[in-house]
Amino acid sequence: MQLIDGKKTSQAVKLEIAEEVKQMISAGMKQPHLAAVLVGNDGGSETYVAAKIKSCEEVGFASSLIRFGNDVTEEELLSAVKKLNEDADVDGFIVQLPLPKHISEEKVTEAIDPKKDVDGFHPQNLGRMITGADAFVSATPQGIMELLKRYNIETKGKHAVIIGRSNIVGRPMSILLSLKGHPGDATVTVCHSRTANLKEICLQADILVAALGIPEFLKADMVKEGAVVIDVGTTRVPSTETKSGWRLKGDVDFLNVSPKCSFITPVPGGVGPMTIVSLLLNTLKAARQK
Ligand SMILES: Nc1nc(=O)c2c([nH]1)NC[C@@H]1CN(c3ccc(C(=O)N[C@@H](CCC(=O)O)C(=O)O)cc3)C=[N+]21
Repeated sequence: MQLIDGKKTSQAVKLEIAEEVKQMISAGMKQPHLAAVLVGNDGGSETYVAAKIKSCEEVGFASSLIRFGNDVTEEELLSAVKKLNEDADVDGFIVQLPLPKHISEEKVTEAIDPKKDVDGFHPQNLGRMITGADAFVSATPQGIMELLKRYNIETKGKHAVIIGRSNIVGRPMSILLSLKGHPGDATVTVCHSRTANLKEICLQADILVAALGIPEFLKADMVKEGAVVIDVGTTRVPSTETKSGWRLKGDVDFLNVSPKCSFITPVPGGVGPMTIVSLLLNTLKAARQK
């Protein structure tokens, strides 16, 4: 069993980005600038956005954080998006999800200028990605593809099974793995909460991506010997062993599944750090295209 070290890989990619930023600046370009919009004070969202800002500093990006209370109106949020669309200094921005119930995530996402949509959530970017055209690819699936590439994991002709069909992870992941090229050229099955015979399908997988958000859902008896397992879950569960009172749990029963795998990503330290790096890569791309 080989561990796919997302933390280490993300640090390597950050060094590469920092080098590119240096070159851009010596060529007379400005620092790439990523902005984040954060609504409310959900603990998880706070942590992720803080990590994104810190990563910007590490690679030499400018960053800004726009905060709103939970009581922000949809109108106010849409006008903040409009302002960021028009701000020539901002190369890319994200609106951290989830948003409070009274705000339509769909409306907000569609209001983002696709050229600044470094999350790759806008339907225009999703649509372009599906056809294999140049697009901003959602950060998590892009991060997973980068891990598969850097660990030389063969996907061509393999059966990839994705558990989860969200617009931001499961569905784009299924498309990327089925596209031509490396890593791609896989035969893909998408499973979800209405799938019959889930265990039997999972047992056929050479590559298994667990992206459903249920801690330790994927058990050892669902995994074929030698499979590659990618764990996208990051659920906070209460814990008496940490100072914070919680810890992160993936969607994979790591202890029992990992001995069967050829490769596996841990949580934390697997897919999560690569998500952030993809966001930086997308911002770099946005800055270049301007
Ligand atoms: N507009 C938007 N874009 C997102 O990209 C987005 C979002 N909304 N909402 C929430 C999810 C979740 N997400 C993560 C990012 C990094 C880690 C990450 O770095 N995790 C570390 C651990 C961090 C910790 O200790 O809390 C790890 O897995 O090693 C996890 C999860 C981005 N998301």
